[in-house]
Amino acid sequence: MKSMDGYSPIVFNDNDELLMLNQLLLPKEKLYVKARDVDSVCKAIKDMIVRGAPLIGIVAAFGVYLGVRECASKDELLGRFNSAVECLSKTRPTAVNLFYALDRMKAVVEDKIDILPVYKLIKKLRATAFTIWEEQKQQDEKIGQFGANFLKGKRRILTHCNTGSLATGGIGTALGIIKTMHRNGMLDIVYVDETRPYLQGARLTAFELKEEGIPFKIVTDNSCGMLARYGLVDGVIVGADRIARNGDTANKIGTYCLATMCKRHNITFVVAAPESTIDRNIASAEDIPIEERSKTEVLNCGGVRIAPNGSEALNFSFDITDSELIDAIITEKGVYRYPYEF
Ligand SMILES: CSC[C@H]1O[C@H](OP(=O)(O)O)[C@H](O)[C@@H]1O
Repeated sequence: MKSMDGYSPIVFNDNDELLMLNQLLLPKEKLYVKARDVDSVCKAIKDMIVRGAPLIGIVAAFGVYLGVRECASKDELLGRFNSAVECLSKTRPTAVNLFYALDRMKAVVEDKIDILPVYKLIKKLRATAFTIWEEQKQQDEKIGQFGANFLKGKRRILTHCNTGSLATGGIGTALGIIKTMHRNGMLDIVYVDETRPYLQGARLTAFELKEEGIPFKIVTDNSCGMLARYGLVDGVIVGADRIARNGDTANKIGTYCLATMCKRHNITFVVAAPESTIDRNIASAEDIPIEERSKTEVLNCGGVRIAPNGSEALNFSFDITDSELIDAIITEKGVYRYPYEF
């Protein structure tokens, strides 16, 4: 289905269809994948047709609704609800926003199952998915404002992966700060590292920056040292998939390298994320599950095989940045500074 709305990563229409912009195809093609059941949503998250911690949560919430929307009894609804949550919770382990959104949907059922008739409970679940999405849009705007104020004067920014509209359904988190800085005339250039193997940077962030008219240059993932040595970067902003109570942060693979480079060169390193990315149930990095994905993603590039037949690969999708390497964590509530105690 051709794109219908700029580059909104999802559309949920009046036919109860979830349309997901297929991020595997961007920027070459802007095509929407239609989902009318929870299994299709699970597959879309697992295959990374949609990705980005907050967006995964929003899509999962709509997936839960699609799983129960035709139920006729409370027993049937509870069975399908639990099955939908089980399937969705197994799609990707690191982004805590997925589990935050599922917990929001569980709370609706726990609170209302004995109060509302089935049809009203189903409508409430649908409304809750939209509410989670709307809240994220507002959180992104606040993160953008807090982040732009914090980074005032730092006009040359490096960012990693994609943390924009394609990752959150709003203006984005780290990329939302960059968009806000640009709109306020606070930015000269953005360096975008390609972010192998999925190429969220070279494909998705570059796509969004081009759409916004923000000047950028794509660099290889291993260029960050030279950018620092030559004094080309004033600050680095990244997103997060899960933040522990002490501020240890799981984010796209490569983030830890950037943070260590920033510490060595005294470059400001900032994490941007909504409060829903903070997992107050875990104390530190040791408790964060790190997703390993198929070796094929590493053995290929842009869908083309680059490694010899028979090659093996190790594909950590995320890494951990120690809290002492993070100068600030910016959420919709404001700016947290090290040492962190969430
Ligand atoms: C605001 S998105 C946060 C986070 O999600 C991305 O991971 P993926 O593309 O694998 O879903 C990346 O780690 C972003 O920083």
